[in-house]
Amino acid sequence: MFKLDKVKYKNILNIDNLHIKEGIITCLLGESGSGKTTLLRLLNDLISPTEGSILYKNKNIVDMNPVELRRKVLMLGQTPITFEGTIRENFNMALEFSEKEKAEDDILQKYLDISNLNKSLDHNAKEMSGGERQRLALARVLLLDGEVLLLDEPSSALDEDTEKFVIESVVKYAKDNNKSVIMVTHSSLIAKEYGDEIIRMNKGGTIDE
Ligand SMILES: Nc1ncnc2c1ncn2[C@@H]1O[C@H](COP(=O)(O)OP(=O)(O)OP(=O)(O)O)[C@@H](O)[C@H]1O
Repeated sequence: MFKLDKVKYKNILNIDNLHIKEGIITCLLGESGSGKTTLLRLLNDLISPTEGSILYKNKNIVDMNPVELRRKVLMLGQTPITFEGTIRENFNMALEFSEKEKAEDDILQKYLDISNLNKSLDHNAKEMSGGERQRLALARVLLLDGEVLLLDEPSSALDEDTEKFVIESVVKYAKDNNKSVIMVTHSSLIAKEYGDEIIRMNKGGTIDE
């Protein structure tokens, strides 16, 4: 799905060769500053390699329309963004930005359940804890129904039990719906348990193969 060939990004990343496969869960592990977020940003075309090429489904992403790529390859950043309004409005705003139809409440509820967010759709999204906002942002990105989910520490604000539940549920959703997931995690336990493949990043932005 993603093929990286001799990719460098400034002095931050230096990846000779990397193939990230379709339909599986790939976990990115590595110490702080090793370039995990930078790699996700490259895959989402938020930044471009200084050298080398990145192919998505055999197309060089520099030749793709970035908006079109980002409809297929969705990124959930480390800091969740919450819009003004209710949870329902947060969902519908995200759909609107993606030029998609509004969704019925039962569909929205399904995504709240997947991310284990036990709040009414009428709840004010600004009146939520950090962990709740993180789960809303996750549910919102799942609702957009991309092909690939780039998740940057999606459970960093959650306690251990909630983290396990949420990751397990997202993994099940991804497998049932044939989505590819590339997930940064600080937890080697999570990576071992849920990652079909694990990429370990080193200081200096190289990877172990
Ligand atoms: N916009 C930027 N401009 C210059 N350097 C940056 C920028 N963003 C990150 N860096 C540097 O690039 C390196 C990799 O950062 P990155 O955020 O990709 O690491 P990470 O592995 O995701 O870290 P963490 O686990 O702490 O989130 C770090 O040394 C960081 O200081």
